[in-house]
Amino acid sequence: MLLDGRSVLVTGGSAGIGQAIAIGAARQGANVAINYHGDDEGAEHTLDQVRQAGSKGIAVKGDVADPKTAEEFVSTATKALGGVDVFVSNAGICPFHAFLDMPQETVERTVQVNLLGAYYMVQAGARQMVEQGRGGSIIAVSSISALVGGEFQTHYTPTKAGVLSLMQSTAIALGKHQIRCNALLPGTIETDINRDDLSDPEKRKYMEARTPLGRLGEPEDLAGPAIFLASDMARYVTGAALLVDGGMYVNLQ
Ligand SMILES: NC(=O)C1=CN([C@@H]2O[C@H](COP(=O)(O)OP(=O)(O)OC[C@H]3O[C@@H](n4cnc5c(N)ncnc54)[C@H](OP(=O)(O)O)[C@@H]3O)[C@@H](O)[C@H]2O)C=CC1
Ligand SMILES: C[C@H](O)[C@@H]1OC(=O)[C@H](O)[C@@H]1O
Repeated sequence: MLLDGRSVLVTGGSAGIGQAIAIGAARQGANVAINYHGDDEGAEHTLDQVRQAGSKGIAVKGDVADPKTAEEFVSTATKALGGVDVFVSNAGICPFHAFLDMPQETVERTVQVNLLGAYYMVQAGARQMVEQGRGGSIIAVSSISALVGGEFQTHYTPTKAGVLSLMQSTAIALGKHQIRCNALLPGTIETDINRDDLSDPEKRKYMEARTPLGRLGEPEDLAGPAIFLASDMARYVTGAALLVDGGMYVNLQ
């Protein structure tokens, strides 16, 4: 299997894309630690699936916006699983809101969770990998929104561009340690993050119509690309951005 015996850490592993990546990694032989914020039931479901795959699984609750969460997640996972081989920074929020009356606290929270949270988490995971001295793979979940805008996402799209940029700079900073850093850029994937937004039938139809493959994404669509970047199949891939969007980005007309 592609990730036999590897230790894979995933932030935001209680739902959606992070949950699918965590379960997909376990099905490729990895032991898995997830971070999550509030959804105990979702975290338990992830762990059930990880254990059903025959792998070890642990969950560590905490807010990624707090730098202490990153230290605690990495040290607890290291003790339980014997190290960190793959780190997936995925946790994120997207509270849709118009630009002109955007509340300051919504902007600040979105930046704290999506950008600073990713920074602290990636840094903690990288420090552990460097100490181990056996290289590793870091994957950050950015977005198609790193490349294009959104009327109700003026606070969100800059964080996703920032996450893409973080992977480019850490690829340089960590290459000498044989740590690869890459960004995944999902298109529109049906999860809790956009349930309200996509409940508008017109918006949903529009997003589907923009997608050459003819459907919105499912969280499981991200598992294969993440496993590829995590595995030795991608051993010479670093600083890359992998769009996983059914072709939405290139579809002008
Ligand atoms: N869905 C989409 O169309 C796209 C999503 N993305 C990105 O993918 C990532 C995952 O999103 P998605 O799976 O859709 O969303 P979900 O809402 O389904 O899942 C979000 C996950 O992040 C966790 N999380 C949220 N805030 C925090 C926090 N402060 N601390 C720790 N964990 C937190 C949630 O934990 P809990 O529920 O326990 O609070 C949950 O596990 C995000 O970074 C998002 O920006 C990118 C492009 C498209
Ligand atoms: C939450 C959005 O539906 C989703 O998130 C993103 O990053 C993209 O903008 C997607 O459409």
